[in-house]
Amino acid sequence: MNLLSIGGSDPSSGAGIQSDIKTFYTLNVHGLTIITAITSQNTSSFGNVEPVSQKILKNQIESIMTDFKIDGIKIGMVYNSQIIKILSKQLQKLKIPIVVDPVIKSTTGGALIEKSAMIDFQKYIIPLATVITPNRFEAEILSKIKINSKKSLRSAAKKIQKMGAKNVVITGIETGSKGISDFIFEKNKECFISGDKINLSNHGSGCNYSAAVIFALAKNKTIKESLRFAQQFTQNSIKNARKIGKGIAVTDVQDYISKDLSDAIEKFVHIKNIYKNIPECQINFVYSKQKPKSPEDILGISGRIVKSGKEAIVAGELTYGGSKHVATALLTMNKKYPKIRSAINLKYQDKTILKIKKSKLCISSYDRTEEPKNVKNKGSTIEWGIKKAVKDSTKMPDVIYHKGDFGKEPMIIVFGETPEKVLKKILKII
Ligand SMILES: Cc1ncc(CO)c(N)n1
Repeated sequence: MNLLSIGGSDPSSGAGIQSDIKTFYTLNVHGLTIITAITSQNTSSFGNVEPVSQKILKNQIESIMTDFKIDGIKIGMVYNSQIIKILSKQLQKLKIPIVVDPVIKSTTGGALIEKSAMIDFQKYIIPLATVITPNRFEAEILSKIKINSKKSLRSAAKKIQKMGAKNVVITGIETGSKGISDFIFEKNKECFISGDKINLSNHGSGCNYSAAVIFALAKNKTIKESLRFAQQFTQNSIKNARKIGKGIAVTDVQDYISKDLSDAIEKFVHIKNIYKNIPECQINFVYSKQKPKSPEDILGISGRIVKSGKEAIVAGELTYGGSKHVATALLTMNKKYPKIRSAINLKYQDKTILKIKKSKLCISSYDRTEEPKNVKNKGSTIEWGIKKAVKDSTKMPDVIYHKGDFGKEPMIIVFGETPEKVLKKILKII
């Protein structure tokens, strides 16, 4: 999938097109860029803007449009009327989702659009929007309505929609003690999506949000699903923000799947005497995207967790498709129980099984000596076994084991919704 970000260059890479490239990369899609302006800015202050010439802007559009199938476009910084008109002319005819992030000022106070271009922005850019994503400040400027009540919020959204945006989301609306929400205004529906308030002045969250929206839309998610996804993604990026310069923190777009899995692996290898639970074939700990179709959708450790003396160490790195066997077990389990997206294999020990049986966890098993003859490779053996153990259990199993067979190592697999939940189960049973 190719997503195009049209906007300004931010040399600090916290915002602008540099930030969008990071977001698209994290989300596993290819990011194309068309630069409309070069800014000088960092985490403390905003310097200057130099919009690109009409010629090179047109050339960039031409280069991109003649080569790639583009699945979605995000428009960020567009500095002046010239740029606005060229973009409008080239983008009008496209039939793909477009997210407009109407950036007006940087967090550090720099103007991202000329005052005189605001009218043309409304006239030419806003009508391109499948979704427009102003924050409260931007919504107030665009609508010329002071937002201080639900009524004014709705009026502002309505007015922006009248300018031609199909859907409007006004982000970061304080909703009293309830925290902070995004207000969505679709064709004839409206609603709030409530989020967590994270008190941190940061550089990048607005860009992360709109880039995540276009990603989800291009993946054919509904408006509401896309905005919910973008909110989650942005909250994570703020939580992971780092103070890399002298000024405000810069958001970090980590894929939550790799963050959550690596956090859990880190905790796992530090469990006391955990090396005693490492089987001959070593350990893999996996975490899947939603609705996995193959082991390629499941993150695992390329080289596994291995025993080194009395320690467990992580060999290799996290990669999608990094596990075959544990991933296959998870895939099979996930087909029946879609909420289950993480799993780990542990060494089979009678005492572990006893402990599981004493705990409140649900356990099931299969017998490899009953394996049908037509099941040949190890992958399909696992699939057969997990299917059988799942079928034989009235409840969703937390743990599935088998006692092996001649030349086949016995094994325990622990399942859970997230790596953190798998870890909690492990702590109960070892
Ligand atoms: C180039 C650029 N685009 C967008 C923003 C908004 O954060 C910024 N600061 N800089």
